[in-house]
Amino acid sequence: MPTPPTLSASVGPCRPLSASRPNLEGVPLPPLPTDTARVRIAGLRKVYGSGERAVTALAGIDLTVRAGEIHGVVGRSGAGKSTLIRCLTLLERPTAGTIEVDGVELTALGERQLRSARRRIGLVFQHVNLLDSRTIAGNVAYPLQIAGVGRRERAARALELLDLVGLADRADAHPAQLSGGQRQRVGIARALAVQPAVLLCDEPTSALDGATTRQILSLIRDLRDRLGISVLVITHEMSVVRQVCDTVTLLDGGLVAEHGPVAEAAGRPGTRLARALIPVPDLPVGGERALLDVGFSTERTPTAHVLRAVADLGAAVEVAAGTIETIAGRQVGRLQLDVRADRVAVVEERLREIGLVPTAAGEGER
Ligand SMILES: Nc1ncnc2c1ncn2[C@@H]1O[C@H](COP(=O)(O)OP(=O)(O)OP(=O)(O)O)[C@@H](O)[C@H]1O
Repeated sequence: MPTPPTLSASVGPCRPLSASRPNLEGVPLPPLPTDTARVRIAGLRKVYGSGERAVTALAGIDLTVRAGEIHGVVGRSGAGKSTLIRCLTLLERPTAGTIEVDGVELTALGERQLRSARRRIGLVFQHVNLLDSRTIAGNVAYPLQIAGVGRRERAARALELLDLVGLADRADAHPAQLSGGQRQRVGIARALAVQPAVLLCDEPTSALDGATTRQILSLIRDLRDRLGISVLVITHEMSVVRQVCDTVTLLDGGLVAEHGPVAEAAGRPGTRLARALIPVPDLPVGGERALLDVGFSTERTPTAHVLRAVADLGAAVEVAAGTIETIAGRQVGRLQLDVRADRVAVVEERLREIGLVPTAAGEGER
């Protein structure tokens, strides 16, 4: 982990933001090794209502976010993402299972203890709710005020936090004077004010344009690198996962359908995550032709080998569409091959020989 900055934002006596990990009594603990779980969710179930009207939103979820890791949770509407957030912050009591954040089992705490334990989690939302009557610095200082930090100290810390998110020069501005991206930066600074172990970002860029999204994601990565903070990003945007996440979980029907490092998940042939992370256009097929979907990852097969093998297949095969991305320093790609129907078996065999797993395009996702 890179050298931490000397920011002194924390609740209680001043200390470096990243190096200190105060426990619930405020006593600093040594920094966690990077393989330590900061979030550990086990057997999480949430059933809304009861009897005939019961809805199982989460059907038994295990999920771990390690120290300094950025983990994405994706899934279509109704998969259980919002329920997961509400359970993680204990705004919603799980029906079963445990949630541990920074070594504290939140599910074992009563309401009073929970109030202070929730400081382990910094929340960043799609729409940042800022207090219009306060300056930017006043907004960032607000959680510190609630936590009982003195006026002078919280003003100093708010400035440090604004510096960290690149807004030190706007400390005296009011929310109405900021762009959407700047408001999100303030939201992130505010979430960091009480020195959480985990930043929980709920669709953090869904309200932003492409360029601003890239800036915010790059800020999140930068903060992770500088502070060693763990980040859980809930999103429906696969581009967010590609750009910022180290690991990813796909939720489906309240269950974990797939998970793993993003580059690895993107390179697993024929899976839903691979198809979503490396999208290629849906093309019409039929008649004398068939479409084969071929995913590859340079970890197993160099891109040049794939392209050469396809070229060697000759006139029976055309590349109808293709995408190559670099994720975590690894090239991951997908090709849609337009193949003469009577040559499909031969083409599939040749591709398998070089370690690829062709599947029929549009075939049921695994
Ligand atoms: N308060 C509630 N009472 C009853 N059922 C609920 C409640 N909240 C969510 N559900 C149901 O639980 C399931 C999961 O919903 P949830 O909102 O967690 O999904 P989601 O992945 O966040 O969806 P979206 O992306 O549309 O927000 C859905 O079937 C939903 O209808």
